[in-house]
Amino acid sequence: MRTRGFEIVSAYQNAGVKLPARQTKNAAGYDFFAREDFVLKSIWRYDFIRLFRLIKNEHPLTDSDLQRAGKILKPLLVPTGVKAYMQPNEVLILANRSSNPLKRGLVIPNGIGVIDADYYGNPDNEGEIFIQMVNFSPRDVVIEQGERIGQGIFMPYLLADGDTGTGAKRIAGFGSTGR
Ligand SMILES: O=c1ccn([C@H]2C[C@H](O)[C@@H](COP(=O)(O)OP(=O)(O)OP(=O)(O)O)O2)c(=O)[nH]1
Ligand SMILES: [Mg+2]
Repeated sequence: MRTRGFEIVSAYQNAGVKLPARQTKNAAGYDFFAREDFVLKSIWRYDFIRLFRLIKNEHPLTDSDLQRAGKILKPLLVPTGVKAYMQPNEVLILANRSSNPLKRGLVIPNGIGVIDADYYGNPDNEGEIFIQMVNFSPRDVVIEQGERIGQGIFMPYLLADGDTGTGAKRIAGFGSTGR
């Protein structure tokens, strides 16, 4: 019986993507692997621009500085090549590996990722799971294909009294339901 699990997104069937896996007997988290090499730029690049301008006595910062900084400070979406199916009353919670901030300065800026059951198979990206990351270490971090980047935990969730649902269908992720 198909209850919950992971599948490779069709576009990456032959791309050597590994399905998330637990590492020890009682591990709660399925470790996710990066589907391709990925460079996570350090956020501190912004401070160097700022310092440079201050040294040149050119403050305050211009709009174009801020635009540049905005791009640098934006979290990156590390692609996993994997989608998760589950029961309608279940959710997959994404969490960082605790070694990531310690060893590589990598944090998940949304705290946890919420992967809804109805994200699976959505018409926009088939339900591919992405892990948002920010690199606050002083150096750029290279993630290689197949490296473990985060973990997912399946959980049941509860409904509030009187909640009969909206019936609305999920068509994508990352802000698809509006602001
Ligand atoms: O770290 C994450 C968080 C979310 N998602 C996907 C799965 C989830 O079902 C969907 C929507 O996530 P969420 O509801 O947390 O974000 P939102 O900003 O409210 O987007 P939406 O308007 O699409 O619900 O985006 C990921 O792939 N990775
Ligand atoms: Mg949402």
